[in-house]
Amino acid sequence: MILYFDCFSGISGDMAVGALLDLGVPKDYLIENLKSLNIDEEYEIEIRKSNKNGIEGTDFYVFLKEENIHHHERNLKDIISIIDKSRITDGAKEIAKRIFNIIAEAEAKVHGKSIDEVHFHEVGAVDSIIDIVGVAVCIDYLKPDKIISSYVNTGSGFVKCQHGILPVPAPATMNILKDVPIYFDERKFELTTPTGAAILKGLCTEFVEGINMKIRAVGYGCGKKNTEKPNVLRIVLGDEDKEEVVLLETTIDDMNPQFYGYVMDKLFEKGALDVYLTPVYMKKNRPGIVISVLVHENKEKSIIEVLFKETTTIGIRKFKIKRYELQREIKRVETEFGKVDFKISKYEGEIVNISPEFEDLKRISMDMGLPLKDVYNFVRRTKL
Ligand SMILES: O=C([S-])c1cc(C(=O)S)c[n+]([C@@H]2O[C@H](COP(=O)(O)O)[C@@H](O)[C@H]2O)c1
Ligand code: NI
Repeated sequence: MILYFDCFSGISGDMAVGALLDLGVPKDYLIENLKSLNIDEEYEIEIRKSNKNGIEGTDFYVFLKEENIHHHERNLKDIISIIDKSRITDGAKEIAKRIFNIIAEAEAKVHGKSIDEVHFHEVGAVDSIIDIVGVAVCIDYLKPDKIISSYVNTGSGFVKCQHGILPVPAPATMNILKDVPIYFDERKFELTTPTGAAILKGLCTEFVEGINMKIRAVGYGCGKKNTEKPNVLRIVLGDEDKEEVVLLETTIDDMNPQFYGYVMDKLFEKGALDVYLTPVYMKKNRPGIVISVLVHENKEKSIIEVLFKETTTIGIRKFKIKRYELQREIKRVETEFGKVDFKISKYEGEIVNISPEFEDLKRISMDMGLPLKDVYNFVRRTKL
């Protein structure tokens, strides 16, 4: 199951929680979990259906009860302690802390402070706590296998906040979105906030130009402003269809053959999904090698850099291809020889292949001084 954040109008903490509720996370489940943070005297939540340019979505709003607000500013340690003491799941705790750490690191960098000194922008940080923990609870409820995002519309112009006027993207947002493809359109206001940016950075493994999935459900989270384009965050839940990858190829006839193994290791280090070498005959009947590299498009640049810097090639071909993949799961199992990882592959839910991890078999064979094929034949018969 894959979750896709479609950030054509950016993302804020409120929009993210709203969209996840709209997608189907039960409202009561979220509220129960948030109550366990034990700060409910400081805020009130309003969740309602709202309409933006004809699109019905969910509006999630956190009202601060000013009279009860915890007025000393909370730092990262205080927030981590609130999260740790709550009764949200361990999975949700890990996600929430990951997102808070991203904000704290970005803030520390912008303001030249240590990570423990940074403040959070909302009074008492209540809004950020509710939004971030809310997202973490919803994500842990949905348990997607993979989370990806579109390129991110940040908005532009300037934003007025507690300490004055800041450029958009705000400095913290800019910092958090380092290495993420961003853009802005004609809307001159803050579409992506630091919290929204940190949610994306903490959850998404890829930022893509388009999606390739079978859609199961769609949720819309409303932004606060009304604009000509719908000011909503769209989150799509679906199943990965054929995965789109890039095949990079280069043909070489003048490199020291000792280098190939080293280049291959470097390519894997930089994110190659697969690398293989094919012997060929080239012009003037010269024996040569085709290096083929399969990679996700977002990592293509680092692969090209390795090929150009580490080999003698002066050109690379690129093909966009689709690949079918089985769903895979790793299960660690106690065998007569100790713990071994098994890769279980499924086709449309049915197990079609089970294979013990080669590196585990090699370790056992070396530790016990047994032939590898005997360890393999024995371990393969383990009941999972
Ligand atoms: O110093 C203040 S008040 C401040 C700094 C920054 C930086 O980027 S640094 C950003 N902001 C703005 O505060 C609001 C709230 O953001 P959340 O992510 O907490 O919702 C937003 O407009 C930021 O750009 C304030
Ligand atoms: Ni700041």
